[in-house]
Amino acid sequence: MHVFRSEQRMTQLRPPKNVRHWPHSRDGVGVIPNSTFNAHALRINSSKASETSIFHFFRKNKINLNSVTCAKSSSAPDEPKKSPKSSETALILIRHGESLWNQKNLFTGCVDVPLSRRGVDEAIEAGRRISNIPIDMIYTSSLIRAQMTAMLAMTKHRKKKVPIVVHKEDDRSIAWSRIFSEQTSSEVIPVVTAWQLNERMYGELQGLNKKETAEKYGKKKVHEWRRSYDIPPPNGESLAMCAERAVAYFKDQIEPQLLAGKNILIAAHGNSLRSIIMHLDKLTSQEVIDLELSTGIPMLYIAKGGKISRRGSPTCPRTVGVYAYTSNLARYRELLENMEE
Ligand SMILES: O=C(O)[C@@H](CO)OP(=O)(O)O
Repeated sequence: MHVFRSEQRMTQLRPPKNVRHWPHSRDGVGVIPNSTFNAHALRINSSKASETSIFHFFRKNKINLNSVTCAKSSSAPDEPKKSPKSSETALILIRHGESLWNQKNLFTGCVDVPLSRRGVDEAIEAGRRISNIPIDMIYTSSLIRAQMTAMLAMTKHRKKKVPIVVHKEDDRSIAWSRIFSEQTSSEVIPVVTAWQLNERMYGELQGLNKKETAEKYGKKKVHEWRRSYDIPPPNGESLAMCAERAVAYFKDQIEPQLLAGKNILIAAHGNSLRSIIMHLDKLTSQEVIDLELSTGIPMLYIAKGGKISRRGSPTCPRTVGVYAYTSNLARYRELLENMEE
């Protein structure tokens, strides 16, 4: 069974016929109007303010600061203004690159393990693949493997904006991370970290070897723990429980930004992303069992007219399927190319 292979191999092997392996080979397509990129680039135009920060950006764009890093997923954010210009926006999902425990084939869950060398390379390669897609905001989990992935991926982005982690643990952390240059503020991308996007909590399996666990409890039982929708591992979260916080956060915090015109990158985890994809692709609890995500492969969705549709996975910055069908996206790429000259 595919689920008992090491994850490193899983990314290389073809999935069995019944496995919904996403992303698949289809290239992404989508039309993103050029105006979206400019209108929603992080820019602060206040003529009065001589000091600016990414918090002004949040206020200006009606993003509730309490909601972006708070512990509760249920708090409703301020309603972001709908922009007539933002008829289409991009949503990129990336499962983190291989971690040191993926490499050792250990259940990881909420243990905060960094990327392996291979994971670092995967994150950089993911960044190369999405280097021509606009990104205005980044969401990651609170775990280092997702944050490393987002940051490493952004080193390849051709817009060359600097991703800046939003800190609002208390008033001082807000004040002390202020940026005092309008110009600099316009050249950063806010990175919002949220525990709700963390990997499912794997309970008493955390730190155990996946193969040995399957030998001990039986492949069927362990497959149920790993892939079923509502059977939790011992003292851990089922996918349904993980979805309760991850999808709620997505709906409350991310979707409104996306539909209001922000192009968004989410770097998260196998199961938090499976639950979000289940929501986006309207998969049933039976269908989600077969959904497997590879490490470090970006997946592109396009939000348009209140709907978010899957478009595929860019395989390189010039992926024909992503850019050729979309004159505006091609124009954006051209703009980046001119910028580099
Ligand atoms: O160990 C984990 O945290 C997850 C993802 O790596 O494993 P699984 O493939 O069982 O969801």
